[in-house]
Amino acid sequence: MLNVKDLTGGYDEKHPIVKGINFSVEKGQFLGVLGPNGSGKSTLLKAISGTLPFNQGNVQIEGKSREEYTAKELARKMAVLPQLHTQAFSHSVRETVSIGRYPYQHSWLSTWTDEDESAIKKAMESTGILSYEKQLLENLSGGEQQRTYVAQALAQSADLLLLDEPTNHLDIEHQRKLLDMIRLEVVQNGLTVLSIFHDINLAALYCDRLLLLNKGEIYALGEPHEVLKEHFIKDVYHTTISTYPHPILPKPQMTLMPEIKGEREESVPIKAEDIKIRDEYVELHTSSALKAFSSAVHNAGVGWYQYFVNRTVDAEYMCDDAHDELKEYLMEKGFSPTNTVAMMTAVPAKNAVVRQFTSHEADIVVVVTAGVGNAIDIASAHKREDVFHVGTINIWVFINGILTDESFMQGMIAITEAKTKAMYTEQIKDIVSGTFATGTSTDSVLIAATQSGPFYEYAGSATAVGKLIGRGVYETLCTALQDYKKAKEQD
Ligand SMILES: Nc1ncnc2c1ncn2[C@@H]1O[C@H](COP(=O)(O)OP(=O)(O)OP(=O)(O)O)[C@@H](O)[C@H]1O
Repeated sequence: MLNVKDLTGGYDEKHPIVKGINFSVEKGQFLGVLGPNGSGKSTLLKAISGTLPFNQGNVQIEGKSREEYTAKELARKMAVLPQLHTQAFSHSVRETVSIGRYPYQHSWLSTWTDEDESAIKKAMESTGILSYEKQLLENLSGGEQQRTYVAQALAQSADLLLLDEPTNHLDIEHQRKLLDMIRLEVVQNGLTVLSIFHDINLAALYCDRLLLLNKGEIYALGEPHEVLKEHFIKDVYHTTISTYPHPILPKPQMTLMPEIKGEREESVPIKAEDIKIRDEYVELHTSSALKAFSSAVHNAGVGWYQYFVNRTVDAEYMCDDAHDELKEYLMEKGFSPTNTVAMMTAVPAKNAVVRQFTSHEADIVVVVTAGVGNAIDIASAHKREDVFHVGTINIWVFINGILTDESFMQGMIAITEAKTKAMYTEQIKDIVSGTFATGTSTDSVLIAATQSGPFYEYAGSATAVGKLIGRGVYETLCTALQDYKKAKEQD
């Protein structure tokens, strides 16, 4: 659809701003242009659209050089949203959007057709400005003015859209609506879009490919995961970022790594005596947030939290929505639901086993509540269809140190393996299959790190911290299982 070949140009011949630019955008593709301030993004867009002559190169639209189109033909092929600046307006919203239909007029407004009318209506509807179509542009907010100009470009019904920061001034609802709408046009109607973005996350989320400009030259061009690399961003923007996956789409996202020192206080190391055994729950409150990774009932997954709760419920506890019920409970007890990870057990809180393990290279605290009424052999679980009740092994491991994503995962593996070994040592069996149980049907695990102190790149069983996790969980769980068996014998 769009072919840019060896394009070099700028505002005077001697000092080109963009140099040797080569890329193409296929029909039905969305290309995002990224780059720091002054890298030449707007200049490139102006050179492609023809508002700025170029010194060298060629711009082709549908295989034909741009110069071969008449002005009206070109306007039917390509619509442009330039970077907007404050200016005096004297048009209404409707009049401004109607200008987008200019390429379809033979003489201004005398040939206004139903098609023109429906194009401007659709453009105003999809940008959410229809309700103020009669207002003067100068009386609108920056975001409303921006949406009016986007509507004007859309009303042009062109096959190729060139957009210079279309989400400028827009709040997140209107960013999402505008980009959803453009994406839908791309996917369903084969619209081709080239758009400049400052927001790297939005570009990665909505674009098929990204072009990263640096000092007027292409630094990287490819799918978002090929361009959004930490070292590329560091090179071009002189800023350290960390990337992470979008929760539901296969798109990379990034966050800044601030360079200010002292933003986060050094965490106080966690000690066994910090774990408080209350009547109804086991609790840890830390002075600064820990990075936690868990399968808890409340706030499972990865996050930063200061409160950790393992709540004892009745063995017959049944609830339609345990998440909501537990959240209510936490609020009733004065815990902040957004700063607390919580799980449940039928084991009395007083039976929790708390141990601290320290070696010359690592320091951890392990907390276990163990009930094995629901013990199950994972290899035979598919043969069971009975209803499971609360009766769990809940394991917390607090690590005084910094864990990487890999070490969090390896820590989880170490915990699970140590649990299985402890179950075997204590001869816990699956009551249905009669084979050795590997856990219970409702176990929860939490691993949380202070993220200050020693750095653990890995936490598998070959590492000092992994060895301590293995030993700590094994010994603490064996004790908890022995206590459980004694309590059952006394019942
Ligand atoms: N009208 C102009 N006349 C002369 N030089 C200009 C003009 N407009 C921009 N420039 C220069 O061209 C360079 C690239 O500007 P351009 O606007 O293309 O960058 P950009 O990547 O779009 O930046 P931003 O992210 O700040 O919008 C800058 O150094 C700028 O000073």
